[in-house]
Amino acid sequence: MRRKLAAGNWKMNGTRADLAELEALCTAHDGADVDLLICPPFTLITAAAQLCDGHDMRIGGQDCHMAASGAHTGDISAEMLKDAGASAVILGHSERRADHAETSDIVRAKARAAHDAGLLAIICVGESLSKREAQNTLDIIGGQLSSSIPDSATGENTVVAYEPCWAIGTGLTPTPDQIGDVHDFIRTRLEKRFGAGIGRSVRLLYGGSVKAGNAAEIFAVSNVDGALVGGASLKADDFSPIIKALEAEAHAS
Ligand SMILES: O=C[C@H](O)COP(=O)(O)O
Repeated sequence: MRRKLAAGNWKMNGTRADLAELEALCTAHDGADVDLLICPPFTLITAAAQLCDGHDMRIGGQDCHMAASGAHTGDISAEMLKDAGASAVILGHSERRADHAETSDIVRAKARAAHDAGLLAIICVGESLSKREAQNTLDIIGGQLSSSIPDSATGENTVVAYEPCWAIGTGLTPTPDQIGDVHDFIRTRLEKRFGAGIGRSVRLLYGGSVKAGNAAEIFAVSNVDGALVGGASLKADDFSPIIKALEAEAHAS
């Protein structure tokens, strides 16, 4: 049975004052029923990890370099994330792919670095609106899965997040059937490549305009093991009902 995961991606938001939101989440949720993760900006990782010490709330980064160290001004390695208190890292988010020209090959190298450092790699895949409208969604997702996930992937060190680009921050979401089709496809691809053991143990998250009002419906979809939440993870009052919906689904399934 895969343990469900509620992950928040704060993106380029948050200063030390916002750690009060994290503190509120730690107080409200004990992590008994679902895994909890917040990925704040790099600047808050150490303070966030210290704040969460003694709580079942993990802290993650939003990117890492593929090298362990070296002359890469402005970059952060997986080792550094780990040293700062992170235990996970989001990789290949569509905003990184678009803003920093990250290819799936680069994402795979970063995921390998994350595995080597002992971090959980949350590898993002997702189609653009034009690809969906052209009915190329599964081709795109299949290609991203093949190229972005390293051979070192296991259920313990890898999570795949399906995030349709057109649903991110837009208030638009795919229908439950559309989400189910993609998640079932990802599961089948993982089983084919890694075998049933690993293929069935990798958790699959949905991301894109998840909020309190749609979380329960999304969490009931086949092969959805949780969510990667952006905007609605910034405030405890918004993220908490989403976590509660996932806890309810964990009890029901
Ligand atoms: O990483 C999170 C996703 O990009 C979803 O963001 P959103 O919940 O603001 O749509």
